[in-house]
Amino acid sequence: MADNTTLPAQVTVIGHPLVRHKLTLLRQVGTATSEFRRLAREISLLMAYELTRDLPIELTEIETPLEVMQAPILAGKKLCIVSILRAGNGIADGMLELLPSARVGHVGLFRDHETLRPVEYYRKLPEDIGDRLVIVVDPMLATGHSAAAALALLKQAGATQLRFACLLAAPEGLEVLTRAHPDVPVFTCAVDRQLDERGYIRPGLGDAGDRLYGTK
Ligand SMILES: O=P(O)(O)OC[C@H]1O[C@H](OP(=O)(O)OP(=O)(O)O)[C@H](O)[C@@H]1O
Ligand SMILES: O=c1cc[nH]c(=O)[nH]1
Ligand SMILES: [Mg+2]
Repeated sequence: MADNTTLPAQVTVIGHPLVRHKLTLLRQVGTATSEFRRLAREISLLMAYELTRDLPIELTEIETPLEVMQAPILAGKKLCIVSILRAGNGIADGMLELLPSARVGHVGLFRDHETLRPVEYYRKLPEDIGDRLVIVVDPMLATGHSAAAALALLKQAGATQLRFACLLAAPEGLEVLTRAHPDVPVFTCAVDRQLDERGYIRPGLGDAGDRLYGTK
Protein backbone atom coordinates (compact mmCIF):
# COMPACT_ATOMS: atom_id res chain seq x y z
CA MET A 1 0.00 0.00 0.00
CA ALA A 2 1.29 3.41 -0.98
CA ASP A 3 2.16 6.16 1.42
CA ASN A 4 2.75 9.87 0.84
CA THR A 5 6.29 9.32 -0.49
CA THR A 6 5.26 7.31 -3.59
CA LEU A 7 2.24 9.37 -4.62
CA PRO A 8 1.81 12.58 -6.67
CA ALA A 9 2.30 15.69 -4.57
CA GLN A 10 -1.39 16.58 -4.87
CA VAL A 11 -2.36 13.39 -2.97
CA THR A 12 -2.37 13.26 0.84
CA VAL A 13 -2.89 10.03 2.75
CA ILE A 14 -4.37 10.89 6.14
CA GLY A 15 -2.34 8.63 8.39
CA HIS A 16 -3.61 9.72 11.80
CA PRO A 17 -3.73 6.66 14.11
CA LEU A 18 -7.40 7.29 14.99
CA VAL A 19 -8.32 7.36 11.31
CA ARG A 20 -6.36 4.18 10.60
CA HIS A 21 -7.93 2.37 13.55
CA LYS A 22 -11.48 3.40 12.68
CA LEU A 23 -10.94 2.50 9.02
CA THR A 24 -9.93 -1.02 10.03
CA LEU A 25 -13.19 -1.39 11.98
CA LEU A 26 -15.14 0.02 9.05
CA ARG A 27 -13.66 -2.44 6.55
CA GLN A 28 -14.60 -5.53 8.53
CA VAL A 29 -17.40 -7.63 7.04
CA GLY A 30 -19.04 -8.09 10.45
CA THR A 31 -19.45 -4.35 11.09
CA ALA A 32 -23.20 -3.67 11.25
CA THR A 33 -24.89 -0.84 9.34
CA SER A 34 -25.36 1.35 12.42
CA GLU A 35 -21.70 0.96 13.40
CA PHE A 36 -20.54 1.50 9.80
CA ARG A 37 -22.48 4.78 9.64
CA ARG A 38 -21.09 5.94 12.98
CA LEU A 39 -17.50 5.12 12.01
CA ALA A 40 -17.87 6.81 8.60
CA ARG A 41 -19.13 9.94 10.36
CA GLU A 42 -16.27 9.93 12.87
CA ILE A 43 -13.58 9.38 10.22
CA SER A 44 -15.11 12.14 8.08
CA LEU A 45 -14.99 14.60 10.93
CA LEU A 46 -11.28 13.81 11.38
CA MET A 47 -10.75 14.17 7.61
CA ALA A 48 -12.42 17.58 7.67
CA TYR A 49 -9.91 18.65 10.33
CA GLU A 50 -7.02 17.70 8.01
CA LEU A 51 -8.62 19.19 4.90
CA THR A 52 -9.11 22.58 6.51
CA ARG A 53 -5.64 22.92 8.09
CA ASP A 54 -4.59 25.75 5.77
CA LEU A 55 -7.78 27.85 5.75
CA PRO A 56 -6.93 31.56 5.92
CA ILE A 57 -7.40 33.34 9.20
CA GLU A 58 -8.01 37.02 9.97
CA LEU A 59 -8.15 38.93 13.22
CA THR A 60 -11.27 40.42 14.71
CA GLU A 61 -11.78 42.44 17.85
CA ILE A 62 -13.62 40.61 20.65
CA GLU A 63 -14.16 41.17 24.34
CA THR A 64 -13.28 38.50 26.85
CA PRO A 65 -14.66 38.92 30.39
CA LEU A 66 -11.34 40.63 31.21
CA GLU A 67 -10.29 42.73 28.19
CA VAL A 68 -10.53 43.47 24.49
CA MET A 69 -8.34 41.37 22.21
CA GLN A 70 -7.62 40.73 18.53
CA ALA A 71 -8.70 37.10 18.03
CA PRO A 72 -8.44 34.78 15.00
CA ILE A 73 -11.48 33.81 12.93
CA LEU A 74 -11.82 32.15 9.53
CA ALA A 75 -11.38 34.67 6.73
CA GLY A 76 -13.44 34.97 3.56
CA LYS A 77 -16.38 32.95 2.30
CA LYS A 78 -17.46 29.77 3.99
CA LEU A 79 -17.09 26.30 2.59
CA CYS A 80 -19.22 24.17 0.34
CA ILE A 81 -19.32 20.40 0.69
CA VAL A 82 -20.43 18.56 -2.44
CA SER A 83 -21.64 15.03 -1.85
CA ILE A 84 -21.53 12.50 -4.68
CA LEU A 85 -24.77 10.60 -4.07
CA ARG A 86 -25.52 8.46 -2.54
CA ALA A 87 -22.57 7.19 -0.51
CA GLY A 88 -21.02 10.67 -0.33
CA ASN A 89 -23.74 11.61 2.15
CA GLY A 90 -22.13 9.36 4.75
CA ILE A 91 -19.00 11.52 4.52
CA ALA A 92 -20.79 14.87 4.23
CA ASP A 93 -22.75 14.17 7.43
CA GLY A 94 -19.54 13.75 9.45
CA MET A 95 -17.89 16.82 7.95
CA LEU A 96 -20.95 18.95 8.70
CA GLU A 97 -20.57 18.16 12.40
CA LEU A 98 -17.27 20.06 12.31
CA LEU A 99 -18.33 22.63 9.66
CA PRO A 100 -21.99 23.24 10.53
CA SER A 101 -22.42 26.38 8.44
CA ALA A 102 -20.97 24.96 5.22
CA ARG A 103 -23.27 24.99 2.21
CA VAL A 104 -24.00 21.59 0.69
CA GLY A 105 -24.30 20.63 -2.96
CA HIS A 106 -25.39 17.27 -4.34
CA VAL A 107 -24.35 15.47 -7.50
CA GLY A 108 -26.14 12.19 -8.20
CA LEU A 109 -23.93 9.65 -9.99
CA PHE A 110 -24.18 5.88 -10.21
CA ARG A 111 -21.79 3.51 -11.91
CA ASP A 112 -23.16 1.58 -14.83
CA HIS A 113 -22.33 -2.00 -13.82
CA GLU A 114 -21.35 -2.99 -17.38
CA THR A 115 -19.21 -0.04 -18.45
CA LEU A 116 -18.18 1.14 -14.95
CA ARG A 117 -18.79 4.69 -16.24
CA PRO A 118 -20.73 7.20 -14.13
CA VAL A 119 -24.27 8.20 -15.09
CA GLU A 120 -25.55 11.55 -13.77
CA TYR A 121 -29.11 11.61 -12.41
CA TYR A 122 -29.20 14.66 -10.13
CA ARG A 123 -27.48 18.01 -9.59
CA LYS A 124 -28.19 20.81 -7.09
CA LEU A 125 -25.44 23.26 -6.24
CA PRO A 126 -25.21 26.57 -4.34
CA GLU A 127 -25.40 29.53 -6.73
CA ASP A 128 -22.24 31.13 -5.34
CA ILE A 129 -20.12 27.98 -5.62
CA GLY A 130 -17.45 29.98 -7.49
CA ASP A 131 -16.74 32.01 -4.35
CA ARG A 132 -16.33 29.03 -2.05
CA LEU A 133 -13.77 26.39 -1.20
CA VAL A 134 -15.50 23.24 -2.44
CA ILE A 135 -14.82 19.90 -0.76
CA VAL A 136 -16.09 17.06 -2.93
CA VAL A 137 -16.74 13.86 -0.98
CA ASP A 138 -17.26 10.23 -1.92
CA PRO A 139 -16.06 7.30 0.20
CA MET A 140 -14.67 5.30 -2.73
CA LEU A 141 -12.28 6.28 -5.52
CA ALA A 142 -12.29 3.11 -7.63
CA THR A 143 -11.84 3.67 -11.40
CA GLY A 144 -11.82 7.40 -10.60
CA HIS A 145 -14.37 8.21 -13.29
CA SER A 146 -17.15 9.30 -10.89
CA ALA A 147 -14.84 11.71 -9.06
CA ALA A 148 -13.32 13.02 -12.31
CA ALA A 149 -16.79 13.61 -13.79
CA ALA A 150 -18.01 15.36 -10.62
CA LEU A 151 -15.00 17.68 -10.57
CA ALA A 152 -15.45 18.47 -14.29
CA LEU A 153 -19.10 19.43 -13.85
CA LEU A 154 -18.27 21.53 -10.78
CA LYS A 155 -15.62 23.41 -12.75
CA GLN A 156 -18.21 23.97 -15.48
CA ALA A 157 -20.55 25.34 -12.81
CA GLY A 158 -17.89 27.89 -11.83
CA ALA A 159 -16.01 26.24 -8.96
CA THR A 160 -12.34 27.23 -8.94
CA GLN A 161 -11.13 26.08 -5.53
CA LEU A 162 -11.71 22.35 -5.23
CA ARG A 163 -10.55 19.50 -2.98
CA PHE A 164 -11.55 15.85 -3.18
CA ALA A 165 -11.83 13.57 -0.13
CA CYS A 166 -12.45 9.83 0.05
CA LEU A 167 -11.99 7.00 2.51
CA LEU A 168 -10.33 4.51 0.16
CA ALA A 169 -8.57 4.94 -3.17
CA ALA A 170 -7.38 2.42 -5.72
CA PRO A 171 -4.07 3.25 -7.45
CA GLU A 172 -5.93 3.09 -10.78
CA GLY A 173 -8.45 5.70 -9.61
CA LEU A 174 -5.76 8.02 -8.30
CA GLU A 175 -4.03 7.85 -11.67
CA VAL A 176 -7.23 8.76 -13.57
CA LEU A 177 -8.22 11.54 -11.16
CA THR A 178 -4.82 13.22 -10.85
CA ARG A 179 -4.31 13.15 -14.63
CA ALA A 180 -7.74 14.66 -15.28
CA HIS A 181 -7.50 17.25 -12.49
CA PRO A 182 -3.85 17.97 -11.61
CA ASP A 183 -4.98 21.18 -9.89
CA VAL A 184 -7.20 19.48 -7.29
CA PRO A 185 -5.71 18.28 -3.97
CA VAL A 186 -6.87 14.75 -3.14
CA PHE A 187 -7.18 13.39 0.40
CA THR A 188 -7.66 9.71 1.19
CA CYS A 189 -7.40 7.62 4.34
CA ALA A 190 -5.73 4.72 2.51
CA VAL A 191 -4.53 3.61 -0.91
CA ASP A 192 -5.46 -0.03 -1.41
CA ARG A 193 -3.81 -2.70 -3.56
CA GLN A 194 -5.88 -2.75 -6.76
CA LEU A 195 -9.23 -2.82 -8.51
CA ASP A 196 -10.75 -6.20 -9.26
CA GLU A 197 -12.44 -7.18 -12.55
CA ARG A 198 -15.81 -5.85 -11.30
CA GLY A 199 -14.29 -2.48 -10.40
CA TYR A 200 -14.25 -3.10 -6.64
CA ILE A 201 -11.37 -1.82 -4.54
CA ARG A 202 -9.32 -4.67 -2.97
CA PRO A 203 -9.04 -5.33 -0.10
CA GLY A 204 -11.55 -2.48 0.20
CA LEU A 205 -14.70 -2.43 2.27
CA GLY A 206 -17.30 -3.62 -0.25
CA ASP A 207 -20.04 -1.36 -1.62
CA ALA A 208 -19.96 1.76 0.53
CA GLY A 209 -23.52 2.83 -0.36
CA ASP A 210 -24.99 -0.57 0.45
CA ARG A 211 -23.08 -0.77 3.72
CA LEU A 212 -24.09 2.76 4.78
CA TYR A 213 -27.76 2.29 3.98
CA GLY A 214 -28.22 -1.46 4.46
CA THR A 215 -29.50 -2.01 0.94
CA LYS A 216 -27.86 -5.41 0.45
O1 LIG B 1 -14.39 5.49 -9.00
P1 LIG B 1 -15.58 4.83 -9.62
O2 LIG B 1 -15.22 3.57 -10.35
O3 LIG B 1 -16.40 5.75 -10.46
O4 LIG B 1 -16.49 4.28 -8.43
C1 LIG B 1 -16.75 4.97 -7.29
C2 LIG B 1 -18.22 5.22 -7.18
O5 LIG B 1 -18.94 3.98 -6.97
C3 LIG B 1 -19.76 4.11 -5.83
O6 LIG B 1 -20.99 4.63 -6.14
P2 LIG B 1 -22.19 3.75 -6.72
O7 LIG B 1 -22.23 3.81 -8.20
O8 LIG B 1 -22.13 2.37 -6.12
O9 LIG B 1 -23.46 4.53 -6.21
P3 LIG B 1 -24.09 4.61 -4.73
O10 LIG B 1 -23.27 5.62 -3.96
O11 LIG B 1 -25.47 5.06 -5.00
O12 LIG B 1 -24.03 3.24 -4.11
C4 LIG B 1 -18.96 5.08 -4.96
O13 LIG B 1 -19.72 5.66 -3.95
C5 LIG B 1 -18.46 6.07 -5.97
O14 LIG B 1 -19.40 7.09 -6.27
O1 LIG C 1 -15.06 -1.06 -3.99
C1 LIG C 1 -15.92 -0.24 -4.38
C2 LIG C 1 -15.85 0.38 -5.64
C3 LIG C 1 -16.82 1.29 -5.98
N1 LIG C 1 -17.81 1.56 -5.11
C4 LIG C 1 -17.88 0.98 -3.90
O2 LIG C 1 -18.79 1.27 -3.13
N2 LIG C 1 -16.95 0.09 -3.57
MG1 LIG D 1 -22.92 1.73 -4.44
